[in-house]
Amino acid sequence: MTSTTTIRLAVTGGGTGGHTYPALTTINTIRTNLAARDTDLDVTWYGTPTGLEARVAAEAGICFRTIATGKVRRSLNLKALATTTVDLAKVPAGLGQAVAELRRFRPHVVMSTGGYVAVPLGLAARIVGVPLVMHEQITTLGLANRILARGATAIALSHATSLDSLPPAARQRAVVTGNPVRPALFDGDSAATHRAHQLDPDTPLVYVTGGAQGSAQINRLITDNLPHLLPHCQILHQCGEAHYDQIKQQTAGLTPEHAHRYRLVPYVSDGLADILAASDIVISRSGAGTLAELTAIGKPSILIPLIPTAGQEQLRNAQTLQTAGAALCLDHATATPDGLRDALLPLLKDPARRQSMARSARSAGQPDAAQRLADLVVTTALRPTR
Ligand SMILES: CC(=O)N[C@H]1[C@@H](OP(=O)(O)OP(=O)(O)OC[C@H]2O[C@@H](n3ccc(=O)[nH]c3=O)[C@H](O)[C@@H]2O)O[C@H](CO)[C@@H](O)[C@@H]1O
Repeated sequence: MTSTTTIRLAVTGGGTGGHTYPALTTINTIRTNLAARDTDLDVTWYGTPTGLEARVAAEAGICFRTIATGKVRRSLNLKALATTTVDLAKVPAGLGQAVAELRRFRPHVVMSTGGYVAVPLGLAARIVGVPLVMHEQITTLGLANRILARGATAIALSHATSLDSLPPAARQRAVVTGNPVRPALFDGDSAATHRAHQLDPDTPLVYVTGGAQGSAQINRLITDNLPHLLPHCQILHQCGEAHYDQIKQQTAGLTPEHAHRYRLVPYVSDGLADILAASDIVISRSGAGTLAELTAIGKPSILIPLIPTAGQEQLRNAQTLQTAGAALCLDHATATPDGLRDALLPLLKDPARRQSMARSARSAGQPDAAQRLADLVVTTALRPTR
């Protein structure tokens, strides 16, 4: 294929934000790059109707098709075994559907960013003979990507350390690209946040986020601590859609001075860049997506890992950034209201330390990851078929 004027790209991946936003960013980057070369991009995103990807693709105007798929579970207790049977029963149906979809769409390349929906599409790519580029966000390969790695044409990794978790034969097909971060996040306008949320530009702002779904643990640590924290800072708290009504009720009794400094939102979509620009410190889970963002733009953070995650991944992510001087990590022992105060209050009083953490965060970031992954996908699409 040499004189292509349209590249057809099938994308699969989703479930959580960590799998969804890298896919969206890479699609947008490829589209921009190709437009400069007078080449069109025809994209279809395959996901689940209930995953975040359905909403994100619709908002971005990307053609979206659903695939029947079951959750691939690794734990084996009696209850999980029952679920495994039910869930895996959906895989052949999803695979048949994925093969039919790829035969109809005839993509030049399939890009997978992981999540269980990626399994049938990635396997179908191999059956139909379409090159597959899979991207892994975390340091150890997730289960979906471990299944796909054998047949993938190229394996894009966020971290060089992940090379060790690949079988030797697969390492030759691996490229370290980093984890794509939405370009908009680099252009935040802090004044826009102060205006939108009626915040004071002269009082430090702490942005609290529990990830796309919110975190009950982080919500509790914040709400239990508000009277101790709000005398020192303003707090913008993203609590998750499912928790919003309860937290709103719990914080309704704040004194007027404290209420003036506290803002609660269920989920942040368009305003994230502006919020990050306005924030002096971010308190967050340590999912790979959020950390790629905080390091790419250079934000000091206090990280409260979700424990357990597979292989204690979030704990290791947070500890790595703590060692690099970019973040403080609250683990099982220190993720308490006291522990949070001990970490946050000194930082609020020490702008020089925050600046040093911001510099360390930036040196750990990979701001060109989207370009690298976009180039890999397009090169793979244009490679002549044997
Ligand atoms: C429970 C679970 O399985 N977590 C995993 C999941 O994280 P999960 O996807 O939950 O979290 P990530 O940190 O990876 O990504 C969250 C994404 O959602 C965005 N966001 C969040 C809140 C909000 O209001 N608005 C918004 O846009 C963040 O900016 C980020 O881009 O995948 C990650 C890797 O892909 C892993 O590291 C995590 O261990």
